[in-house]
Amino acid sequence: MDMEKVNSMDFGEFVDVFGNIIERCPLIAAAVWSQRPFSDVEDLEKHFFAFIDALPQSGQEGILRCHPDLAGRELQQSTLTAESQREQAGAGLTSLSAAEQLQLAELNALYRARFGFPFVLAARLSNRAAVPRELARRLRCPPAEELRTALGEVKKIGRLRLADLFGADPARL
Ligand SMILES: NC(=O)NC1=NC(=O)NC1=O
Repeated sequence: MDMEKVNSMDFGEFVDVFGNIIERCPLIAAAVWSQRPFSDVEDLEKHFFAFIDALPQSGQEGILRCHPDLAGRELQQSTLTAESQREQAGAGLTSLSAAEQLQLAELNALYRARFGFPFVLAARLSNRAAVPRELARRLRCPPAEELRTALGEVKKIGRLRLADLFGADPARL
């Protein structure tokens, strides 16, 4: 896909393609569409991230709440989005032992109780051993700092998903 094609997409096509760049938040793609034309992938990404940064805290927390837990109920019930399924499987979260699943479920519950949104991490950049470690570490962070960290992970996930769509190297975005 190239930027000429992207810039020529009507609203429906654009949201079909980019609606899940940010997990279950097609509103963001719907808003970013009106800011076309985009000069390149970096420019497109910048508009997605600027929308997130401009939201009030309630909106930013809402984005986090649209994310399924890592190794949570949706993974067990196979109701994840295709992107999320791939990401979680890629981090080895589909082959956890019962003890690992229980540990993650408990940590996720503690995290959600403390911050009011789920623990979000770019699973493709992590692995089954690192996820609980990172969750336990971030559990101790101050809420304002943790909100920023979590949104940073949302952006990493979005960058990787955009790179997939353009066959680009995410490190060069
Ligand atoms: N709670 C999460 O971090 N969820 C996810 N991270 C990913 O990379 N994909 C997800 O679904």
